[in-house]
Amino acid sequence: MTEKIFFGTYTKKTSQGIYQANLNETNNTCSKPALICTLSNPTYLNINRYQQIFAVVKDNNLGGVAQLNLNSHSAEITEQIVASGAAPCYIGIDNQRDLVFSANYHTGVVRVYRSTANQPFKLLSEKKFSGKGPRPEQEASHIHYADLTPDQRLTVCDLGADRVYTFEITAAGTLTHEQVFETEAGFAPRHLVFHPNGNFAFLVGELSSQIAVLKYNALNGTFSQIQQLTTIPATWDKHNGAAAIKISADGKFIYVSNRGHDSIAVFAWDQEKLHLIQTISVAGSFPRDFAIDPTGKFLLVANQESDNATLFSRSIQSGQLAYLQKDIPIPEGVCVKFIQD
Ligand SMILES: O=C1O[C@H](COP(=O)(O)O)[C@@H](O)[C@H](O)[C@H]1O
Repeated sequence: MTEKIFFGTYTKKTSQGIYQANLNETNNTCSKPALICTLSNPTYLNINRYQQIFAVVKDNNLGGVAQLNLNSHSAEITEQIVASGAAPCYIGIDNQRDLVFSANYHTGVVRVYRSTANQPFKLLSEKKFSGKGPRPEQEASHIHYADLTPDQRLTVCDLGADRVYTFEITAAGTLTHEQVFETEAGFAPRHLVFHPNGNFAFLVGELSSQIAVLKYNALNGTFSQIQQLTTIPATWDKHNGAAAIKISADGKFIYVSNRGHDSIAVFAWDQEKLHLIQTISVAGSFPRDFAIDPTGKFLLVANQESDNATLFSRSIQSGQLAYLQKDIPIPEGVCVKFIQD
């Protein structure tokens, strides 16, 4: 059995766009990634139920979202919706309503698009956020994430304003019924994952290198915090920016990447409390993104500054990671997505 892996990258140095590799589940290896689409700065990717890829695109003074069709060995841009200004940094997918969401760190804007199998990719609505926080990097609203809650609301992380929003989404794609959760000042919420039971969410703070455990109330879309803990050792006194957070399909283990400490921190969730069980080096530098594969037996991390990806085996029982392959060549890798072949 093989799985397809897609890598999103910056194209500031040698990378040319989106790369694809295959994971062989039998011999535990990842093939050398190959360029499948030339695109400027596809720093985040997501894939919908029609196997359309949506990629961030930034070209000179234009930024937006490109829609691509996936062929056997390539991906072709079918449409793109761009505007003048900075590009977004995250793309969320709503497969039930055929919606796509983009989160823009630089402009503080969330956009809602519709994409179906046979109608043109279309912008439905946009919302601009405002606010700030106590750290120098929090001088304005910096939206880093916009994606669904398990009950089909939209969650938005504002790293600049220390806020996590939830909204209901109308049939026309507008955001209503705003609820706001405020983190500790300077926490800088970047991304979050929900527990499969829908009652808890785990929120990572980039500038604080912290995880907050939140209880989610699906009756009204509100969060309340029950725990907060660090993603790096207390002895680490150099810079760190926490980046991606992922949860195992069984909801028992949470993984966070640390850019600076260059590690993955592994936490176990015991239904009430989160606790650290492992910290393992990524064998590279600046792990902005990683993914757990569909079988749950592998974790693959892209190291942006060392131009490599590292493949780990993941124990389904203990959640622990072990090295399989350290030198998978991927230039400026910042996004990792799997699909079953
Ligand atoms: O994680 C981060 O993301 C933001 C947004 O990414 P960008 O590619 O849109 O600039 C980035 O600016 C920030 O430095 C980084 O830590």
